[in-house]
Amino acid sequence: MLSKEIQLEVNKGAMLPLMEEFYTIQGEGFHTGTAAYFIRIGGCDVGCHWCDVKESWNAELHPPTGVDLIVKNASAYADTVVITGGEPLTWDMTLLTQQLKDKNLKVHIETSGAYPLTGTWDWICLSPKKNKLPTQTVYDNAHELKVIIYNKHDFIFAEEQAELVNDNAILFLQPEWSKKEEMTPLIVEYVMNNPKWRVSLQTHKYLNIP
Ligand SMILES: C[S@@+](CC[C@H](N)C(=O)[O-])C[C@H]1O[C@@H](n2cnc3c(N)ncnc32)[C@H](O)[C@@H]1O
Ligand SMILES: Nc1nc2[nH]cc(C(=O)O)c2c(=O)[nH]1
Ligand code: SF4
Ligand SMILES: [Mg+2]
Repeated sequence: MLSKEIQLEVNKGAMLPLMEEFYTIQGEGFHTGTAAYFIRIGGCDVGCHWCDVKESWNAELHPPTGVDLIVKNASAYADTVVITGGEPLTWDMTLLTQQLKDKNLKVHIETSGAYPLTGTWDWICLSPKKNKLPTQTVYDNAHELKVIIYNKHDFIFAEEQAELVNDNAILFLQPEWSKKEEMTPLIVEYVMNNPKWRVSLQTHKYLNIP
């Protein structure tokens, strides 16, 4: 249990359960191949059975960390910071993103969109999940839609989500990692038949980097 004082700071978004931070190459989606400092915030109740960071789910396992300290670490690296998790929109992102913007950093988010949008973002990657659908604010503001393909039904889900996201969002299909041998050829064929979509791969996993 957190003390009352710390719980209040977390509620304000002045402290966040920090799981890890690492400087790497964005592996997925529109900005694939570009250097970025990743900040992984713990806490997620969406429950994707194939999630590749289940250790992030329980926020209590990750120490509440002051936003000023998180920002100080981040600004020493590249000009782009990616906030991921866990589900970052579990928390109020206003103070974290404000302070990163004050350092002239570009601030990106990886989100399921399951909670309303908070914070100021240069790039919003929405990866919707069937078990907890995105909120309208995230559909309206997403720059890219990245749908994970675990089985054939996910192509239908992807088209439903493309109808709901704003018209400017760039559309990606990404194979679920454990099903990639089966799903990647289907994605390739699907994108050739439906060229409004693009292929996204988890290239960092092929490169053996974080
Ligand atoms: C771990 S999630 C954290 C951010 C947020 N909770 C979300 O789901 O967007 C980061 C990205 O990894 C994707 N992802 C997670 N597990 C995956 C897997 N096994 N295969 C492919 N993509 C995966 C998610 O869909 C999301 O786009
Ligand atoms: N290199 C790298 N790129 C990523 N893009 C999204 C990631 C995430 O877990 O949110 C991720 C990640 O974990 N590593
Ligand atoms: S929403 Fe993201 S962090 Fe949460 S379980 Fe799904 S993939 Fe994992
Ligand atoms: Mg990842």
